[in-house]
Amino acid sequence: MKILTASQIKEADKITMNNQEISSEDLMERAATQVFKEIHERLQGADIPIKVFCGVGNNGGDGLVIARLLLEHSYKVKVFIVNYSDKRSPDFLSNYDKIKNLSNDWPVLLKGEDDFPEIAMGDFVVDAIFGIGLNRPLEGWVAKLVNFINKSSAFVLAIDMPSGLFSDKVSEEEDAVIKANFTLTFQTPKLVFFLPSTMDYVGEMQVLDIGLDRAFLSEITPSAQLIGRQEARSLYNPRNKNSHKGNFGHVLVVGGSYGKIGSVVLATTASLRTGAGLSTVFVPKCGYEIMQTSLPEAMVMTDENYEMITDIKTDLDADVVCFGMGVGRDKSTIVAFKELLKKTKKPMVIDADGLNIFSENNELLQYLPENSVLTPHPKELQRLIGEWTDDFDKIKKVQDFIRKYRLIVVLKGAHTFVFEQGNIYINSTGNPGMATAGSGDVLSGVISGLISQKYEPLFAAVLGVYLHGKSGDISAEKSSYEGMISGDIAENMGLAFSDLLSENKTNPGSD
Ligand SMILES: NC(=O)C1=CN([C@@H]2O[C@H](COP(=O)(O)OP(=O)(O)OC[C@H]3O[C@@H](n4cnc5c(N)ncnc54)[C@H](OP(=O)(O)O)[C@@H]3O)[C@@H](O)[C@H]2O)[C@@H](O)CC1
Ligand SMILES: Nc1ncnc2c1ncn2[C@@H]1O[C@H](COP(=O)(O)OP(=O)(O)O)[C@@H](O)[C@H]1O
Ligand SMILES: [K+]
Repeated sequence: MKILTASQIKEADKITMNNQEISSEDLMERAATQVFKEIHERLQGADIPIKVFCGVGNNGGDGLVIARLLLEHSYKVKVFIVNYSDKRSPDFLSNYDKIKNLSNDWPVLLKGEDDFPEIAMGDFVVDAIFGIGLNRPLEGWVAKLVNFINKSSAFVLAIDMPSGLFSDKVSEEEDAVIKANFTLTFQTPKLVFFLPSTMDYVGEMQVLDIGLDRAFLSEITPSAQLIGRQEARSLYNPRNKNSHKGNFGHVLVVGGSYGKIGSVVLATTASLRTGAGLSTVFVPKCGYEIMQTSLPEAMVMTDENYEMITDIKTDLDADVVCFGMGVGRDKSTIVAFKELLKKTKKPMVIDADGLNIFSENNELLQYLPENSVLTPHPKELQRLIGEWTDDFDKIKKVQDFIRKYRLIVVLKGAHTFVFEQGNIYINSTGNPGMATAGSGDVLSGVISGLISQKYEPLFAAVLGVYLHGKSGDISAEKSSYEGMISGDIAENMGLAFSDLLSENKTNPGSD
């Protein structure tokens, strides 16, 4: 699903009104009706006090329409107008008139702190103060109102965006952003819903299709894309019946050191569970028996050194080389890595200490084959590209870095971002149970397994991240966040594929 910027959304609005010959008030009615339906479906007429806080722009206009529809269905609604400005949008004004005609209980005008209403624990708050029109931080009593709502124990539903959250930059005043339990957003998710520093304001998120112009939406170049099941499935290559294991490639995993051979077991298991035809590992001598007993399906080659990798002597013509897990940063390992880089011509997958070696030896990056995939977590990324001021600055710095070295970067996190030149793919699967030792090793094995099966490295990264997260979700269902371990993610890869290929699911853009 495409993620659009505020100005792209505004353009889509205009084109839609033109092509469908509807007014902006009609579009507001349509958008807010969708919100009403969602609320009504969940509350089923319940006798809950609903407090709708409306700004005086179009986000506030949406709030007024939602309130009107709720009142028409006999909900207990109280409307508050957050009078942050004397300017009112035309659609706000016409809906203000409509709600005044409907009920004797007129909206309450809030002009300062003294006007704040009581918000009780069981209240249902609708935040329709600001949406994508926010262009400066909240100030004074309006900022205090947001803080006041946040401090209440009420359930908060944000309309389009939590008020105070910018669509294109990070808000500096943490207290002046609504912390929603749920956000119903129009037509497209916003990039800030997925950034580590802003995602917590959004709560659960659902995208409402408000029928913006199809042709415009399909042609426009997005700022990023959310990868849900439908997008992941479109990347899947079905297997030909008439195939043999040679068709699915050969993965070479190079890694491990004394006490850290487990990371290679995890990555290699994951590569085979993802469908690699053959997997060979290259480990220090101490890893020989561990590998042979824990993963008989893999072939094992060893270094001359017992504890660490010092010389990667192999002429194996693998389809992909995965390097780094548990490998350490000894001088002799760095030399061996440099030699491996020089002789490898096909894209590689680099993780963990492989990344740290690059951070300390920048000159080695020039030897990395084009289209290689790096899989840092934020700390590894920071060592690689330096500090950033905020998440938007980080995105810019990653894009500069991949342009320079022609790479793909998989930035791991609660929402993993895959960067290629000019594009960002944001994953929708995964859960906090995956914050467990070794789940990153599994991911590098998954991506390597897909590259060996001739997926383009970019698609291997995007699909691999999706399937890895899905397998994590399946593992959590079976064993809970606390009880799952990273080996489960490798073991359940088959179920993640089955889920991807099953017929009975339709939800696009998210899971
Ligand atoms: N396709 C869609 O998605 C549809 C979208 N619709 C809805 O429209 C919403 C966007 O509405 P909007 O453009 O009127 O902006 P909104 O967020 O209400 O802000 C209002 C004004 O506030 C001002 N202002 C800004 N910051 C401020 C501050 N800190 N403190 C004080 N004032 C501040 C600024 O005006 P300024 O003062 O700069 O002139 C701004 O223009 C969108 O989120 C969605 O809910 C649907 O109705 C139809 C389909
Ligand atoms: N809260 C979370 N939600 C979704 N995925 C997560 C979460 N926490 C961690 N993950 C995923 O788990 C993996 C952790 O990788 P990494 O930090 O390299 O761990 P390790 O070094 O232990 O292998 C990444 O793929 C990351 O996206
Ligand atoms: K809002």
